[in-house]
Order: sequence, then C-alpha cells, then structure tokens
Amino acid sequence: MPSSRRPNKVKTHVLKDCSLPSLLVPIDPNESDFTATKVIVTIGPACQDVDTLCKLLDAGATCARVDLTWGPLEFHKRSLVNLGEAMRRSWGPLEFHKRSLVNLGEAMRRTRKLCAVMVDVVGREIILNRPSKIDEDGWPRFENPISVKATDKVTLTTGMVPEGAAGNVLPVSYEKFTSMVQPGDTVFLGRYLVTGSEDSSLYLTVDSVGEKDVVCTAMNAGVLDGLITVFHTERSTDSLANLQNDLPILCPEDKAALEALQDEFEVDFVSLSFARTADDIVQAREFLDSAGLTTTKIIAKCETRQSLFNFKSIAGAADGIILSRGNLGLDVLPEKMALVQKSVISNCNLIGKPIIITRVVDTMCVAPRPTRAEATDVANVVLDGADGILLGAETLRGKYPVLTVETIMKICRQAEKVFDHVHHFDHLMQEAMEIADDTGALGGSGEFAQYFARNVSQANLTPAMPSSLGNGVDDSDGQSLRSINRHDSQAQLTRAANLGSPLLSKLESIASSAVRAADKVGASLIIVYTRSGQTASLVSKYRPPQPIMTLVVPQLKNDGFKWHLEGRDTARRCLIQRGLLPVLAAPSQNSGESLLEEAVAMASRAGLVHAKDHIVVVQMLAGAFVVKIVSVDEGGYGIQAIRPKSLVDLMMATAGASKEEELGQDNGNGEGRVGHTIGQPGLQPRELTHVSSMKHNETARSASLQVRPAMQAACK
Ligand SMILES: Nc1ncnc2c1ncn2[C@@H]1O[C@H](COP(=O)(O)OP(=O)(O)O)[C@@H](O)[C@H]1O
Ligand SMILES: C=C(OP(=O)(O)O)C(=O)O
Repeated sequence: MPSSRRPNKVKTHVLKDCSLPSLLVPIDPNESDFTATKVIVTIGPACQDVDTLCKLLDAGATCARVDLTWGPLEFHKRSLVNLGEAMRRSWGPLEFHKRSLVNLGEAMRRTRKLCAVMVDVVGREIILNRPSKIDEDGWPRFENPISVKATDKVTLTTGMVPEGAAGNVLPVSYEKFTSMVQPGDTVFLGRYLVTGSEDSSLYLTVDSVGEKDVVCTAMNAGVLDGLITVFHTERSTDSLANLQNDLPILCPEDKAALEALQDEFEVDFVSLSFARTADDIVQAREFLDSAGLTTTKIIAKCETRQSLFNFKSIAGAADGIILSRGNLGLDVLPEKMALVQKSVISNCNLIGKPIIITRVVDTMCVAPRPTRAEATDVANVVLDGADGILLGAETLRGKYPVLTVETIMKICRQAEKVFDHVHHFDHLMQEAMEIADDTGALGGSGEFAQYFARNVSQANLTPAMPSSLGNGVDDSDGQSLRSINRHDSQAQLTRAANLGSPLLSKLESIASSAVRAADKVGASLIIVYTRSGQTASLVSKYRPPQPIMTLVVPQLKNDGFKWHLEGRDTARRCLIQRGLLPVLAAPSQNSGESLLEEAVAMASRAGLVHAKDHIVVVQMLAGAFVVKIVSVDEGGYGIQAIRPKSLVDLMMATAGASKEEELGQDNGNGEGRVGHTIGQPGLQPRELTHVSSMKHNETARSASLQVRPAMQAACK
C-alpha cells in the first residue's frame, strides 16, 4: 500500500436495534421467512435423492454444487491420450453427478423452486492415491483407514508403493511433490472437507526430502479415512516462500467432465479451486467459452495465502469469490483468519462481486445443533456483508443436511434484522467519494485510484521465485490486464467506468437511488427489471433490507443456428446474490406495466407485500431509466396510484436535499415533482430519472407471471 492518506478501510459491524430486551422478544411465528443470505449445498450421498433435494430447496437452498474432486482418482493413472470417450464411459462419479443434476431438476419441478447449478473443479488439488471402489450408487468408497500415532514416521512418496509396504508409506498424486517441500515444512493430510481440527486430520513436519520420498513426523494422532487431501502449508508467516505445484487451473478430467455435463445440463457457476492469479480466471474463461459454456460464471475459490496476495486482481477478473476457509485456515494464522474474512468480504462488497463463505457448521455433520461458536460465526458472516454460505461436508455426507440448511437460514434471518443497511450504504458511498477524490476529480491526489487500479489489474506483490515450478505470484502484469480486458464482463466494465469517473456509473446511480428511496419511504419490496442481471446485482450491492424481486423477461435470441429463449439462466445466476429473488416472466408476457401489475400481485400472494405497502421499481420505460414508487392497493392485490408523500420522500432521499431547502412545503399531492432530477445521494445530482405514477388499478389480476423453476431449469 502506498503512503496514501487513505487506509484500506473495512466496514465493521454497526448493529441496528440490538438491545437485549428487543432481542429477547419471542420470534413472531408470522414474520416473513424471507432470508436474503443465500445457501449453497454440496450434493453427495447424504442428499442426492429427490426427496431430500426437495426438502433442501424448501428449506431455502438456492444453489446446488456438484464436486468433481470426487472422481478423478481413476484417471490419474491414465495418459492424456486415453482420456475422452473411455473416461466418459467408465467414470463412475460423473454418473453420480449427472444423477444429482437429474434429481435436482425433478426436485425443482416438484417444489416449483429455482436452483442454480455450481460445478466445483479439481484443479490443483493434491490427494493421496488410495485404492477405492465405486459403490452401487456411483460414489467412491475407500477401505482400510490409515491409523497414525503422534511422533510416528510417515513417508509421502511419488513412487509406487509396493504391495505389503508399511501402512505409513502414502502415495501422493502430484509427481513433483518432492520439489515443493523442504525440511521443517508442515504438510496437512485430512479428509476432504474436514475442519482440520478433528482426529481425521494429521499435521506432519517434514524431516527429510529424497528423490521420491518425503519423510515426516506426525505431530498428532489421527485416523485418515475417505478421500485425503494433501495441503502444503506456507512456511513464511509474512510473505510467500513456498514453491507452488505447477498443476493447471483446470485438469484434463475437469475439462472432460465439464464438457460432458454441458451436453446435458446447464451449468451456472464453476467454482474455480485454488485460483492464484487473475490469469487463472482468464484461462478458465477461455476454456469455458470454447466448450460452449459461455454464460457460465466463474467463482474463484480463495484457498491459499497466495490467492490473498493476488486478491484484488482475482476479484476483479472473477464473477464472484468463495472464501474457502477450510484450506485457507491451513495457510493463514488462526489469529488472522477473522480479519482476513472481513477484508475479503469488504473488498468484494466494494466492487459488487458476490462473496460466499465456506465451513460454517461442521459440527452439524454429526450433531443436530451447531456449537455456539458456529452459530455466532454464521451471524458474523451475515453482519460482515457476505452474500452466501457454502455448505460442504454438512450436506454431502452429514447426518442432518436439511436441518443444517434450516438452522443456517434461521440464524441468517435474525442477523439480517440487525444488519445496518444504512451504514453499509453510506460506507459504499463514502468509498466511492474517496476514490473519486483520489482520482483528482474532486481535488484529491490520485494516489489511491492508482493503487486501486494497479491492484485490480495485476497485484504483483511479491517477487517470483526462480524455479520451473514458480511460486505463482502473478508476474504478468500487463499480460493479465490485457487478458482481463479481452473478457471484460459488464460488471468489470462498470467498475472501470467508475474508476474513471468521479461519480457512479449510470446504472449504479440508478440502483443506489432505488435502495435509498426504498429506505426513505419504508418500502417493503424492490422490483428490478433486468436482462443480464446486472441491474439487480447492483441493487443487491447496496444491501437493502427489502427483498429484491428480480424480474427477468425472457428474450428470443438467434445464435446463428436456431432461435432460443434467454432468461432462465439469468434468473438462476441471481441465486447467489444477497437479497435477490429472481422471477422469470412468461415468455409471452409483455415487459410493460401489466407485467409489473402481475409482479405485485405475485409478491402479494407470496406475503412479500401487504395492502398499502410501498414498492420501489427500477425499469426502463421508453428508453429512459426509471425509479418509481408504487403502492399496493387497499385489497392488497394490485397497484395503487403513487402516494404523493412518498414521491416527495423519494426526491428527498435521492437528491440528498433537506425538505425545507429544496422542496418547500409538501402540497400534499406531489404535483410538479414528476420528472424531477434525481441525483446520487451524497453526490451531485447527475442522472435524469423520471418518476412516473402508475395508472390506478384496484383489481386483483390473474397470474400469468410465473416463477419458472419447472421444466428445464437445470436439465436442458
Ligand atoms: N424487460 C425490461 N423491461 C423494462 N426495463 C428493463 C427490462 N430489462 C431491463 N430493464 C431495465 O433496463 C435498464 C438497463 O438494463 P440493462 O442495461 O439491460 O441491464 P440489465 O442487464 O440489468 O437488464 C435497467 O434500468 C433495467 O431495470
Ligand atoms: C475446499 C472447500 O472448502 P474448504 O477449503 O473450506 O474446505 C470446498 O468447499 O470446496
């Protein structure tokens, strides 16, 4: 960080109404069960059947992950030449994952709930090559757990393990493993998706390194079972000293599996394991595009210290971040973990990228209740500002997958109630102002803007080590910047636009105005029309307390070969962002006012709004950006004419002016206010926004608008 006057500030918790008496009031059984925080579940044997998947969706899960880490064991022995068809035919776990997705489609049909699909790739994961067999359900099972006592010698080898060899000689999957480690290093062996603190985890200290063998001493006793991951802990406590493996960001098995899944299913997200640099995201994007997964979003997993050194460039290039706290916790000192989490979440919030946190309630793998620490942790994730929580072992092999989701949703709901939305909003605005100030546009030095731009573009913070393996710190400044530019997502373009502008981009100005207005008029709901999801995403960024109904109007597109409807995928991709409630309009529905009326009726039926409630609407009308307030009619079904007082409040909220100074006395009917200039709160008025009233309509309307999880939501 340069000596800018501006430190890298992170928002801390400011809780609204957290007095003990208010907290101890029993929870109203009739209170809305809307939960803004998203929950992603990992599908495994514990939840793959349709009934359990239905229960998970009913409990509130919005995205399901299939984890390719289970499976490629069989492939490590095969040459690249033999991949392809042979693999497709014989890879048991891929069949397991396909069945998961077929069942998920059925669960969506039955529950009429939309669920996104995430595929987690193996990437650079190093594992122990242990013999396994594929069970009848297609899931790999391992036999003969490995029992190790503290101070036992354990040998990790890249060679063959002769039959009858001692049980403490363990083959690792990465053939250059001996080049990575040196005496004194710590190597962690643990069951995939375990905490690292139970007796199925083993910490080893490296004694000596030979050509093929790494001899270690066990620091604790443990019984290794299941799929065992090998994690080489960073040896330096303040920089990066380890050599990193040179495995590709997507291994051949990942590519083959993604292609195979893409043939039959729609993959909304790829969670990119062990992302280290922005270039990893660029490479993954290139592959996904070439494989026809052009709309699939990349969520980079930060699971090593290296990913933190390159964090800003990774976050800038990816469509979202997963903070993989299990692995990261092996690489970051325990006393720093909470602070790292706050920093990562805050940075993602600032640039409006979804941030997902892993490893919250490990105890619920075996117990029906979380520990106090876990329950507190979940609440803190919400208060820190995360978008969602990713469940791993809890739903993959845990005893209580449904109860786990229910418990998490309840904790999140309570935490959301005290999340200070206004403070969060003001923090983002303040940051925008300071960036603007630093660009010089508002009289600042430009120092921070340069720092921010540099970090977003390359983040080359530590020198690369001279090695064929490399320590993996991003050493390709210009190159990664160029690559990112080739793949500029809309969000990146928006960010870039923001960096060059003293104020916010047009769309962001509209989105934040809508959130401010909703707050000022006490709206119950925000409705956002969206095509790509970008506008909805920007509204989510400002973390309104209201649900954000995200209206996606399908569009007929021609890809050069055939016509197809686009929109379903947009709706699903909103399902990892805090507060978004995507709704897919029926294709025949026009996107005008009648659609809004249907949306309001639907929100009313869903209990999201009641009679006389206000709703803030973001849409495009006749080529103009519109933020408007409508009210629910007396019957609670349709739209009432705009309430004049609310209109004044809207202008107050968005123009940041005082009632007396700017508007004079409210004449009670709001006349003369329609079409008033609305600017960015806290900033100078900038965008011209129409505030139009709705036509009066008291009648309840039939619902042609549908939530469209049914049919083809996950299965093509
Ligand atoms: N079908 C629609 N009808 C009316 N307004 C729309 C529709 N789709 C998007 N909009 C509005 O158009 C504006 C710009 O949208 P756009 O640039 O396409 O971003 P997005 O990808 O979020 O739709 C936003 O105000 C959005 O609310
Ligand atoms: C690796 C994962 O997370 P963690 O590092 O938190 O175990 C995961 O969930 O895929």
